[in-house]
Amino acid sequence: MKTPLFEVKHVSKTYKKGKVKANEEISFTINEGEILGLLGPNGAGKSTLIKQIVAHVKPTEGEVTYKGINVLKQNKQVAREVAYYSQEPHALTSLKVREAIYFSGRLRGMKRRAAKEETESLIKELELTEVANKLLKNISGGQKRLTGIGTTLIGQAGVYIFDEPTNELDPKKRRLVWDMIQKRNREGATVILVTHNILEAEQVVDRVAVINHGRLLAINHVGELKAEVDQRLKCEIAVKRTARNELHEALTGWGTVTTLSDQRSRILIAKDQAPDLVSFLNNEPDVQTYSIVPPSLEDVYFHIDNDQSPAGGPDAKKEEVNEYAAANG
Ligand SMILES: Nc1ncnc2c1ncn2[C@@H]1O[C@H](COP(=O)(O)OP(=O)(O)OP(=O)(O)O)[C@@H](O)[C@H]1O
Repeated sequence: MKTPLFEVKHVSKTYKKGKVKANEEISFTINEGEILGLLGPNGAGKSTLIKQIVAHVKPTEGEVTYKGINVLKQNKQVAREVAYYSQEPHALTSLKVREAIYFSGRLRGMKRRAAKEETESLIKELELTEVANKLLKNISGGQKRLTGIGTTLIGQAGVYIFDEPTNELDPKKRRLVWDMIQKRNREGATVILVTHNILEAEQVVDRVAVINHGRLLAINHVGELKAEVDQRLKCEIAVKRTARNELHEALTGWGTVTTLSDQRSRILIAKDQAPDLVSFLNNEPDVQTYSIVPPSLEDVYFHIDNDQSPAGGPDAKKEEVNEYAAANG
């Protein structure tokens, strides 16, 4: 059995004197050596949870422990052993790329020579050689992100927490960053990963925690979460824009429909429903194209979120949109 490294115990956080609930009654453990993905939409409460884990934010209720001790009581040890890549803009903008990575290593307790050697090897690995002597404020958004990855990776912390590490990166650089994260994990590091990029995360994470409206909706191994929807198939349907509403309604008879765009909807169906759905779609003149494939982690995510979201799923959202439109002309 794996050792819990962090224990999040009944954690809640409210902002603005209780008016904003960022998270509520969250409990789970993070095991040593795993890659745990935190998934959830914008404003779900992921960053707040991460900040509680690294002792930057004090929970309103509950506690987080690291190696059995409350993180707030050992924030210096947590800062030393847990490397945190935050979404917030870099504080080191008046430093050069090379200096930012080097000094991050020194702050993590590295000797000069070791910090220098690892800085050079990270600059090479992250393909930052050309901008290594430029100030952070004078490089591109993606290059800033890569520098941030370098400042996080230097010094070989035992735990890495990445909040959206691949934002703003091109596909090749995203792959590079995932590879670097997986390499550290193979060498024994524990990784916590906040991301919206579910398709990429699926290749990397061991377990996934799904968060929305500040609550933990599910936590499990990717394979087990997928098994929950494994007996289903995913059907993506493109329809003529004018016919979207009628078709959406007709499809709800088959299962939960997720609207992807004006013309595209997605539905999860039982495997044995497939032949009937195919003949229904073939006879619908407003259907432009459709595809039926096994579900991915992204579908699991939509499934969990639709089923358990306190906002009441797509119908409640539709009503809310209508109310808003009526109120605002
Ligand atoms: N310092 C703050 N003061 C007031 N409200 C806050 C503060 N930080 C976060 N919130 C609110 O708490 C909720 C959760 O925010 P949080 O940043 O944790 O979400 P998130 O899942 O990380 O979102 P995103 O994916 O957009 O980064 C949101 O409603 C947000 O507006």
